[in-house]
Amino acid sequence: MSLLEMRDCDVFYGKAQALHGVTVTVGEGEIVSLIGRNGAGKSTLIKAAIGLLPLRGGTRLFEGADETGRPPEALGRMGIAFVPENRRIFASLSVEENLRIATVMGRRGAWDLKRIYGLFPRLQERAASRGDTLSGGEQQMLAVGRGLLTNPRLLLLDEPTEGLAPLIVRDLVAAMAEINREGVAILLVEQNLKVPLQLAQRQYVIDNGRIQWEGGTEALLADRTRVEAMISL
Ligand SMILES: Nc1ncnc2c1ncn2[C@@H]1O[C@H](COP(=O)(O)OP(=O)(O)OP(=O)(O)O)[C@@H](O)[C@H]1O
Repeated sequence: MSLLEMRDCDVFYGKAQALHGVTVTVGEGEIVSLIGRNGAGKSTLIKAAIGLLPLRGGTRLFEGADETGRPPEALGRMGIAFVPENRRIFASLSVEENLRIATVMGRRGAWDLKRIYGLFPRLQERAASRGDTLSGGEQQMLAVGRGLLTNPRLLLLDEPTEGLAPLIVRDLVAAMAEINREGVAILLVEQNLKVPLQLAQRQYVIDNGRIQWEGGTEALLADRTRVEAMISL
C-alpha cells in the first residue's frame, strides 16, 4: 500500500485546468522524484497533495485512506512534512528558535534537536544566528530540519537544491539519503535530472499538467535524451 497516492487528479485555477488526471504514488520508505520545467504543474500537485488546492476530480489517499477533503492543518498528524521552495524561515528568530518552534507541530518521535544538529553540524555552529543572516544552503538545511522535527513519514521537498553551490548540493544529497535510511519517504520536486538521478528510485516527469513519463532510475538513464527534451526550457 502506498503512503501517499494522488490518483487521477484534476486541479483547476478558475476555469483553467492545471492538472489532468495526474497519478503519483510514494511508497513507504521510498524516494520518488517529480521532475518538470517551469509551469509544468509541480507546485500545483504538491499543493493538492497537502490539501491547499481542492481536487475537482480524483482522490488523495494516505495509507489507503481517502483524505481528499482533509485540510492542510491535518498534515502534521498524518505524518507529512512540507518544505516549500521559499523555505519559510523566520528571519528575526535564531536558528535554534526556528527549530524549537517546529517541535510543537506534528508528532513526537526520534527526530529531536540533537539529531538535527548531528545531520547538519553547520546548523549547530550557527545555532544563535538570526534566520536572515543564513546562506541559501543553511536556510535549506534549517527548513529540512524543521520539517524533520515534526517526525514525518513523508517529506515533501520543493526544489531543495535550487540556486545552491555544488558543494552544498552534495551535502544536502547526503543528508537526504541519510534521512531516507532512517525510514522517511521523500517526494523530491526538481526542474532537472541531476539530484533525482542520484537519489530517487522512481521518477515522474510532468509537463502541461500531465505525467509524460514514469519509471525507475535505470529506465530514465536509458531514455535520458527523450526525457531531457520534455523538461528543457
Ligand atoms: N494561482 C494561479 N492562478 C492561475 N494559474 C496558475 C496559478 N498557479 C499556477 N498556475 C498555472 O498552472 C500551471 C502549473 O503551474 P505550477 O506552478 O504548478 O508549475 P511548476 O511546475 O510548479 O513551475 P515552477 O517550477 O515555476 O514552480 C501553469 O500554467 C501556471 O501558469
